[in-house]
Amino acid sequence: MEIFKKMEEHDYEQLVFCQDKNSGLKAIICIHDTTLGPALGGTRMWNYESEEEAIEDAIRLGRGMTYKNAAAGLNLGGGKTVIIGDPLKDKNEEMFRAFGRFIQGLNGRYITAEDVGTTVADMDMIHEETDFVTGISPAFGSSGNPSPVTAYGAYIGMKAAAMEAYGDDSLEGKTVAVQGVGNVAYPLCEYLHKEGAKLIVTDINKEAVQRAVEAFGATAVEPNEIYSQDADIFAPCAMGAIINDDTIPQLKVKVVAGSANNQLKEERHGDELEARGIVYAPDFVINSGGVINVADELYGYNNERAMKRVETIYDSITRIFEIAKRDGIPSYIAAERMAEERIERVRNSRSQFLRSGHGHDILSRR
Ligand SMILES: NC(=O)C1=CN([C@@H]2O[C@H](COP(=O)(O)OP(=O)(O)OC[C@H]3O[C@@H](n4cnc5c(N)ncnc54)[C@H](O)[C@@H]3O)[C@@H](O)[C@H]2O)C=CC1
Ligand SMILES: CC(C)CC(=O)C(=O)O
Repeated sequence: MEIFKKMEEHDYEQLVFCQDKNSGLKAIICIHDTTLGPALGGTRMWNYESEEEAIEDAIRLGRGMTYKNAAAGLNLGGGKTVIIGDPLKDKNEEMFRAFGRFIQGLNGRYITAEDVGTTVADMDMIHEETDFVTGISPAFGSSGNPSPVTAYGAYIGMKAAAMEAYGDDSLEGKTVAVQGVGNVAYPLCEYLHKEGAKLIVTDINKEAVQRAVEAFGATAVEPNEIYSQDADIFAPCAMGAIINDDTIPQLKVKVVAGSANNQLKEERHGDELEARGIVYAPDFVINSGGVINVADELYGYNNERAMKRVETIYDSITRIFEIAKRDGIPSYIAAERMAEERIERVRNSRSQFLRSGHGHDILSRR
C-alpha cells in the first residue's frame, strides 16, 4: 500500500501508528482534517484480517468524522482510531492506558470516544492517562455512553426521511428492517417499537437477535436475508459498505436510514439509490447524535443543551433533501457539499493567529 498516495487522495493530515509490545496494542490514529478544531472521533476495536484493511477503515472513518462534525455545526475536525484485535478476547487495562499515553502525546490534536468494540469502561482506562477522551463515566462529569443518543438522533432522522418518502413522518405501522442489534440499534428499536413500527431484525450475534425478538416482538431473519425483506425502511446499524452492487438490487424499501458509518461502498452507490427512487438519509448526518452529545463535554456537559442540538438532525436531513432537489443532486452529495462549504468558510475566516485552549481546559477540570 502506498500510504502517502492514499493520504494525498483525500488530503489526510496525519496517520499515527501506535505499538506497545507489553500490552499487545496495535492502533492507528487517523487525523483527517483539523480546520474546524481538534479531531474528535471514536476508537473502533476490530479483528481486522490485515493491516491494509485496518488502515483503510481508519482513514475512511476518520474522513467521515470530518464531514460529520462539520455538518453538525461542531467546531471540531475529523479523526478516528482503529485498534487491531478481538474486543472479546484481546482487551486489557495496559492496552488502553498505553493508547491513552499515545493520545496525550498528540497534545489535543485528537480527542477520542467509543465506537464499535469499545465501551465506557475502556474510555475510563484511557482517561487514566489523558484528558483528551470523552464518553467516560458520568461520575467524572462526562456524558457517558453515546450510543443511546446516537439512537435517538437516528430515530428522528429516520422520521425526516419518512416524511420525504411518504409525506408523513409517522412510523406507526411501517416495517423497518434493522441490520445489527447492538448498542445503537437496540435503543433505536425501542423508539420504533414504542411508535408502533413493525421490526425485522438480524445480527451475527444470535443472543442480540433473541433479545430484540423477546422485547419488541421483532421477526428474526438470517444476516444475508435482511436486504430483500418486504419492508418500508432499511436501517443499517452494523458495519459499513453494505450499500453495494450485490445488495442494492435486493432492496424493496423506499428509505435507507440507519446509524452505520460509511454505508455506501462507493459514492456511485449513492447515485444508484437515487436512480431507483430510494430516499437515502446520509449516514454522517443521521448518526451524528453521539458525537454531538460527547462534544458538549468541551463546554462542560449539559444534557438539555446537547439533546436540543441532537434534535436539529431532523431539520438538517430535511434541508439536505431540499438542497438535493433544488440542485438536482443525490442526497449524499448535498450533505457533503454542506460540510465542505462550512469547512471552507471557516478556513477562509481564520486569518489571524490566536492562542486558544478553548475546550481543553474544561476537559482537564472535569
Ligand atoms: N455507538 C455510537 O454512538 C455510534 C455508532 N455509529 C455506527 O453505528 C454502527 C453500530 O454501532 P454500535 O451499535 O455502537 O456497534 P455494536 O458493536 O454495539 O453493534 C453492532 C452490531 O452489529 C452486529 N453485526 C456485525 N456485523 C454484522 C453483519 N454482517 N450482519 C448483521 N449484524 C452484524 C454485531 O454483532 C453487533 O451486535 C457502527 O457502524 C458504528 O460505527 C455511528 C455513530 C455513533
Ligand atoms: C461514537 C461517537 C461519539 C463518535 C464517532 O466515532 C462516530 O460518530 O462515529
